[in-house]
Amino acid sequence: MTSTASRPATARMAPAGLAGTITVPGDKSISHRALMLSALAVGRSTVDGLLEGEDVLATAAAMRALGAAITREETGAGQETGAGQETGMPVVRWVIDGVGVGGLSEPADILDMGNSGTAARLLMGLLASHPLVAVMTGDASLRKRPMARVATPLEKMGARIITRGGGRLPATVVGARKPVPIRYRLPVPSAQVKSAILLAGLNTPGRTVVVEPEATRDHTERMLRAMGAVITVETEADGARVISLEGQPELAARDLTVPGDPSSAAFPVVAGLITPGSQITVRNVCLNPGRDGLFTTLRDMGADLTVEAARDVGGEPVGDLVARASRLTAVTVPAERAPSMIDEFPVLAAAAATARGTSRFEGLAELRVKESDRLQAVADGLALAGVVVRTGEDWMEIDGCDGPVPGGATPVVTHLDHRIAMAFLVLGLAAEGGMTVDDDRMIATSFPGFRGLMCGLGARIADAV
Ligand SMILES: O=C(O)C1=C[C@@H](OP(=O)(O)O)[C@@H](O)[C@H](O)C1
Ligand SMILES: C=C(OP(=O)(O)O)C(=O)O
Repeated sequence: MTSTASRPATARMAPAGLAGTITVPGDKSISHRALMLSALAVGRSTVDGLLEGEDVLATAAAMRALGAAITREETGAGQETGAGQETGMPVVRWVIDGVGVGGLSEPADILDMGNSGTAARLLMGLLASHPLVAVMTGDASLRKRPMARVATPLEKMGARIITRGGGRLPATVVGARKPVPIRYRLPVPSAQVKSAILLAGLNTPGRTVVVEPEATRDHTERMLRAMGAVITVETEADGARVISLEGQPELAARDLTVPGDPSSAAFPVVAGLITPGSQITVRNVCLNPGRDGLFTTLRDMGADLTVEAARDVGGEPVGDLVARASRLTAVTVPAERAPSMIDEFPVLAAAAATARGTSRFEGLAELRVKESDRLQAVADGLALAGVVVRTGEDWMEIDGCDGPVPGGATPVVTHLDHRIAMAFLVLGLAAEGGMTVDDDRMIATSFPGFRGLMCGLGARIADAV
């Protein structure tokens, strides 16, 4: 799965600016859910545009180990599709024969979820309401991440989950023979925790209810509804969302197209904004309101960033993003916006480092428990780049350079974190001395083809040796 030996990479100022039209790979959140829910449907589903990153491939392998038949088909050079596949490229289609809700079987071996928090936590939800025993592990990064946030509610539903100390993986899940529905108020804003409970609720009789005080991405709810589950969302007086799922639905197989990942599009978009003379278009990007906080923030900073051809793809809002190099000004991101851009703070930090004035980001506590402690990793990387940065437990302030940052050859430590690697390579496009990262191989977890795509736009990214 993820590399152990590192491969340093360096990015340097793009002399003539970036230009071109690209598509980014399919959305990671939707891809995990497409595989998991299709595996529980009755009949054959097809998925076009699935992200073929290591994280999603870990989910595919796990669902196969649990009894679903999942195959990948290439149907020759095809026309451009809504999935962002270009004319002349092989059209890839994933085909899933579901086992029906409640039909998962006990895996014969340990489930390795690689680098993926989403895969591990959502799968724990699925396992929790099946009468089976399964052992789950992950790479060195995933084994540091907290699992009690899902284990606690899943145990209330009747599962037994034995984790390593501190609620870490590896973990053994003893699924409930007679799962019971719960009403659970999320103590942290997390779409993974919400989804784990809803997925456990699928094979649970009665009504499972999740209350989320702060809205998080709603791909699970959208997909379940589209497959025929009865799921309702009400808003309480204080703004909390109450999501109710009727258990034991029959999920209908369907043909799904996954739109491009906004969290991946974020990198070329910021690159285009901070590299003088650039204009780039990223086609077919998912613009779910639970995911678009970065784009709102960049516009607040004065970015020339527009949406063209707004449309619906597979039940998700989608559009083409056009980014033109812009002189950015500092911004304050309020805590309530954080869930809608939770994976985008590293690349926003790169943009803020080149902006005029001091930016402040609030509500960042969750950044400390991602693939790395992203708050610390970003602060350390910016300091190496010669940027003044201050941090607290859940906030960060960045003194922008009003143009290129100094940069330098000392590698930024990425801690097996794809978003840290990509964010600092992007910053290298607006760094006098370029930027170097200690490893870029884990980028394949979420954004296979990142380097080729960026170089196709005119970026200079190379091995640093
Ligand atoms: O549900 C999902 O697909 C995700 C939810 C977020 O995690 P949290 O639920 O931990 O906030 C996000 O950081 C992750 O990349 C994907
Ligand atoms: C946090 C992320 O993913 P996950 O939690 O699935 O590892 C991410 O992709 O930035």
